[in-house]
Amino acid sequence: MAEVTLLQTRGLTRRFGGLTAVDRVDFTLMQGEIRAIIGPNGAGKSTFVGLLSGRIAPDAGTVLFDGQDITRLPAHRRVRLGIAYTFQITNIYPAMTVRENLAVAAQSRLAHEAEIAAAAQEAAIAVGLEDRLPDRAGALSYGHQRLLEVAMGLALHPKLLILDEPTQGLSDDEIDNFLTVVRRVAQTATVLLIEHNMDVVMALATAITVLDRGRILAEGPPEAIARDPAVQDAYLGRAT
Ligand SMILES: Nc1ncnc2c1ncn2[C@@H]1O[C@H](COP(=O)(O)OP(=O)(O)OP(=O)(O)O)[C@@H](O)[C@H]1O
Repeated sequence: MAEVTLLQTRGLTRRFGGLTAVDRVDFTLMQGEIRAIIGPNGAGKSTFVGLLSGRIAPDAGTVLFDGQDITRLPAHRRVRLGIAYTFQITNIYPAMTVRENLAVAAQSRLAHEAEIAAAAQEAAIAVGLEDRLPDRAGALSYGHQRLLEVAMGLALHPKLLILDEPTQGLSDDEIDNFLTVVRRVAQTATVLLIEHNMDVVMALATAITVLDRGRILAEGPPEAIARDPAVQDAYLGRAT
């Protein structure tokens, strides 16, 4: 299959006062990848994906998605183009059922009730929450709420699913299940994930980008990144 570029940034920059959180980043993501972004605390990972999703505006540079310049598009327009960003559990409506939460997400792209219900069901099945569809989202365990968040992203039928620290706070069993879910998701969407758990990164990622002080320090296949002395020094060696 020919390699297709899904997303590309050129010179992407974001400053906060005197601090350059993302510093002239040139980044390319191919369709079908599971790309992990790693780096020490404060490296600029969240700011970088915020720039991709439109949650944060850049000071300089461009973002191309699917061949289109989206640099100035607001977040909701990017969602419609196929960028789903699940970054915090507060996206979930705790008083609503799992089914209703998923329907809210599906409604942004579908109009007919039957289609919305089918999309909600399909997204629940993809993360293994189909038995919980009638339950209140707020009654789910923390791990299940994180899966619901992923399912809400999937209900948007994204081309790109961005996951910001998805395994944070999950138990080992939940992480195992999460790996299965992401592999399944990756059959239909490109996945970009910020992840601190190196076991998860090594198990999932087809390629890794290492950010340090707002710049790309290294990029490549997991084995090469794990062996890279500069990466070990900047990140792995300092990891707790
Ligand atoms: N809204 C903001 N206002 C001021 N400074 C910010 C803001 N957001 C991020 N920063 C700063 O920008 C730098 C990059 O932060 P960012 O959250 O992107 O890093 P990160 O790699 O995601 O870190 P972590 O792994 O700790 O989540 C940090 O020094 C942070 O303090």
